[in-house]
Amino acid sequence: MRCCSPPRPAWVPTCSSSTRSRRSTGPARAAGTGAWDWPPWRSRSRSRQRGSTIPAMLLPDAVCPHSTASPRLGPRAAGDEVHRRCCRGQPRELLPASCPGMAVPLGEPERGRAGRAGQGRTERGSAGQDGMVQGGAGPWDHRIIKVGKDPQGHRVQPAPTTTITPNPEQGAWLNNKGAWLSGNGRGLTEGGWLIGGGPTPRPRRVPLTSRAGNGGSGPRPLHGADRCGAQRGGACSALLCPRGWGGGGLATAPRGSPSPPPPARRGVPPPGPRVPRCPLHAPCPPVSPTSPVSPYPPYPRPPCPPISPHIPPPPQTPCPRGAAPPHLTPPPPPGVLPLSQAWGRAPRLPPSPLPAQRRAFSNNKILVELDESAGVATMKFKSPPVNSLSLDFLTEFCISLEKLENDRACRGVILTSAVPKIFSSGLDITEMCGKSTEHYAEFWRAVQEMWLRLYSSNMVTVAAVNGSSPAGGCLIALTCDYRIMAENPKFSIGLNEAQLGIVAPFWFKDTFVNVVGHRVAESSLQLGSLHPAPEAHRIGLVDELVPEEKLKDRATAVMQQWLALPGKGGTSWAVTECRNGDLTCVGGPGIEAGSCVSVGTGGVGGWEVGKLSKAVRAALGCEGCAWHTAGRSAGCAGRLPPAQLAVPALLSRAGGA
Ligand SMILES: CC/C=C\C/C=C\CCCC/C=C/C(=O)SCCNC(=O)CCNC(=O)[C@H](O)C(C)(C)COP(=O)(O)OP(=O)(O)OC[C@H]1O[C@@H](n2cnc3c(N)ncnc32)[C@H](O)[C@@H]1OP(=O)(O)O
Repeated sequence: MRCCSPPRPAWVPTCSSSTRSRRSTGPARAAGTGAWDWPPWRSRSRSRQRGSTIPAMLLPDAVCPHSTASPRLGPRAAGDEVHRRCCRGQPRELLPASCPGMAVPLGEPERGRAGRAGQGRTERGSAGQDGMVQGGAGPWDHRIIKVGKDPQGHRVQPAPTTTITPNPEQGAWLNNKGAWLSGNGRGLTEGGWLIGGGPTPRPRRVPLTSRAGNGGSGPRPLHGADRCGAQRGGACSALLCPRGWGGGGLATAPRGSPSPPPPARRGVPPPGPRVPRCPLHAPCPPVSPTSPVSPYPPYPRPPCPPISPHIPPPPQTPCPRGAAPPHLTPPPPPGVLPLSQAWGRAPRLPPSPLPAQRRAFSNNKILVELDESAGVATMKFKSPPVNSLSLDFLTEFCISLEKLENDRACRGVILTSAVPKIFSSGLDITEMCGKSTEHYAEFWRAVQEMWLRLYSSNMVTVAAVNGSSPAGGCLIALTCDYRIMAENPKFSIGLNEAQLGIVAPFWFKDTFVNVVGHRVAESSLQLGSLHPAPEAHRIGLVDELVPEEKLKDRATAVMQQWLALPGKGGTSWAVTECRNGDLTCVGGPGIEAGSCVSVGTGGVGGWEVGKLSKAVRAALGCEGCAWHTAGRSAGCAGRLPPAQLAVPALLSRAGGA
């Protein structure tokens, strides 16, 4: 393999020989130039296409923006540094020889990866959307080229190659990351995800040290430095490093997972019983204030999130959130098992019988309050004087966002400011001068990551713009699903880079164009206009204006409206039947049986409705087929039963779109 992934957007597919998603309208290699645009761009219309396209960023090493072969990051050192990090998550066998990450000794167990998985971020691939299961070099060498969300709403990390070792005695299978897999008659599932099947030509031995990963199907994972990717040679990202999480104990094992327990091995204590790990029960890992090998400059890691005092602490007790109240489990269509029964899983997000729960966690620059009963978090920027987007801010932003993303109780986020009159002043200009090349690379990586994570978030995002919001601040608002601004004409918003004598990066521009349209964006960018609130509303830069004192309430109301929709933030689900290769929606709350809702391939785990709609419809030559399952919803219990799993048929007919 001669490719590597870009840094950190967890869902960006990694190494593969396949090509970019055909729906990706963004930067491909510029014709004739051989240069790659970066970061990947997914076009998004305002009709909730957000997150609907995952570009297959399958960059050959030669054109990886982080490889030394790439001119895009400038000096070799910076390219090396980022390339090394970005390749960290890759199986070594996929790393190009030129990747500096290869400098890490090969003999070392991949504890960092298992650690991440054990922290609630599994390395499972999912057979959704443009990701798919591919046979590898041998029938058991499967590449899972897809990342996204598992049905519990956890981000799924790229797992380009899974090598599976059969263990007939256990009736189970072990992959190269120590995850236990179970057969389902149609192939294997890894923690329930279909990953393929076939005989075994090249079984691999797996160090038991890595077994803790994969959703908790092994021994209880270690916390802290033992599990930090940094241990593997310094290639640790705060966003993936458990320590970077503070609340790294937020591991969540799939409830009722069919995976068998791994066998004991000499010298290795047998794993304990599978204990569902409630996020609220999981102890916080030790948090080191700094990491000597972290790629991030030393700064205080965010503290562990407070554990709600009303939840009894013993980790072995059944999680009060584990059982679904009946009213949230929609009745299945005739002859169809509820997903939770079919897969032995509890539906997601049963509300607690306890009174409305609010949780808050805070770091230096962002305050996050989560209203569990509403499933809505508010992220308040609190970095005076102007909420400038420094590296620290951006890092904390991404950490907070991902924490929420992985929190099953959270389905939407409202972004606003705790600093009077300022939403955000944009990128911190002091980060962009007088620093080292490495710092610039790190800073821009963080800027891009902030944008990518927000843009690709599976949560509904609403910007409550309660102050001025130039440049990067405007980008944050643009990246949300919906923008509400305080109607104070003294507050302005826009991409004013031209006024600073600099040029907004193309992905700022594209985000802007998506919202306001081409011509408005063109003139606004050329002039570097900062639009006062009324004007911003007029040109469509913000969706609505409200008096500042009503901003919060309005944002909450809008959020509720969005969350009531099926799909991404909604609570509906539908079940698919595969009839003659076509997909038929057999119903679900808010979705009429037989109706043509949309066509997609995210059925295993419920990515966004409508994903790949066009491509798949075209491939099927069928407008009448309808399909979808749930998003991050209360009713989203997991995967469709294999008998109804239409994804393989869909993928094959769609030509792997
Ligand atoms: C320089 C770039 C070089 C190379 C890169 C090339 C190309 C890449 C382009 C990347 C795209 C850029 C995106 C951006 O976001 S650039 C940042 C654009 N931001 C602005 O232009 C905002 C400027 N600030 C303001 O307009 C006002 O400060 C604001 C936000 C309306 C608030 O006004 P006010 O309340 O009156 O507060 P002050 O102006 O007095 O500012 C208080 C304090 O904050 C400092 N400050 C303001 N903005 C920033 C910032 N973006 N970064 C860092 N610091 C900022 C300001 O200097 C004051 O500091 P002081 O110490 O004087 O108190």
